[in-house]
Amino acid sequence: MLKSLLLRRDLLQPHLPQLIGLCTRSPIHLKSTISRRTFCSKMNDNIELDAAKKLAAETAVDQYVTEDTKVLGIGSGSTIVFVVQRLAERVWKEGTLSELICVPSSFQARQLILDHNLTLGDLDRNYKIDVYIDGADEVDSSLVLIKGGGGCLMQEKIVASCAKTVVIVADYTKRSLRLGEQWCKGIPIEVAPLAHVPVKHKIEELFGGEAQLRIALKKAGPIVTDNGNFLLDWRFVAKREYDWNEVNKAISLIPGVLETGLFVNMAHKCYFGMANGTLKVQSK
Ligand SMILES: O=C[C@H](O)[C@H](O)[C@H](O)COP(=O)(O)O
Repeated sequence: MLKSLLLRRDLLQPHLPQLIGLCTRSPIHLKSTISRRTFCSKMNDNIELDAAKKLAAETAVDQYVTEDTKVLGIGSGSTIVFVVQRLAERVWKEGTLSELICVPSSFQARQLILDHNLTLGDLDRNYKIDVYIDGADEVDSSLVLIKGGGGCLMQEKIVASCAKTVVIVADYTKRSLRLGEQWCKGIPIEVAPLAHVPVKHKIEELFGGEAQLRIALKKAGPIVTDNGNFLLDWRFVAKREYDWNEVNKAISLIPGVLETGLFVNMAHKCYFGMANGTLKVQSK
């Protein structure tokens, strides 16, 4: 049928505009146009986000890592990749920072340090850290952070606690006035596996909201942290006023809680790469 229609082009010719209109309006075509557009705008968002992360990361490295910096703590996540890349550039291309020792805060950070041929340190030998640089999932106006969206928080907090200066690098989507404005996946809490149910109920009774065990996507069962523990993501009550220092202390005291992803009074400075290519700096 199609063949015979195509052979009679003279008959089809006058109706071509309508036929083309029909085709472009068909749901399948519309669907693929929309998904192509969504794909493209997601790609653009990612490019913009990466540019923002890179700007924040490179500025922080250039301003905070000097020849006087002997020991640097390396955080985890996607923004920290740009930090390590810039460090490697400084060491291998520019021939500076030859004595720099990098202390990792996760398996990923350790791999990054090794992959870029930087000097790997550890807390046994390098427990006095000059500067710690890390990303965050959300940063409020008082520099209270939510961390652990990528499953790393306990080692991060330990390494950060050994540092004289803690610098956060993030893209513009992490910046908020109040916690919960941007990050809606909850506050990560690392728990001993056998305690995940009692801890969940205790947090909910004390502070409301809902604490959920984080389930892996490509493995059956829960996410297991670098330390062999489970994670609860506590979605707190967005409208409630919380004193994050008190909340952090109270949750940390629940038996079975190993660490919280609330970093209170730890960060000294935060660099945000903005969507328009500029930088915003927030200090304590
Ligand atoms: O668990 C992950 C860490 O706390 C990261 O530092 C945090 O999730 C921010 O990561 P990203 O730089 O990928 O946004």
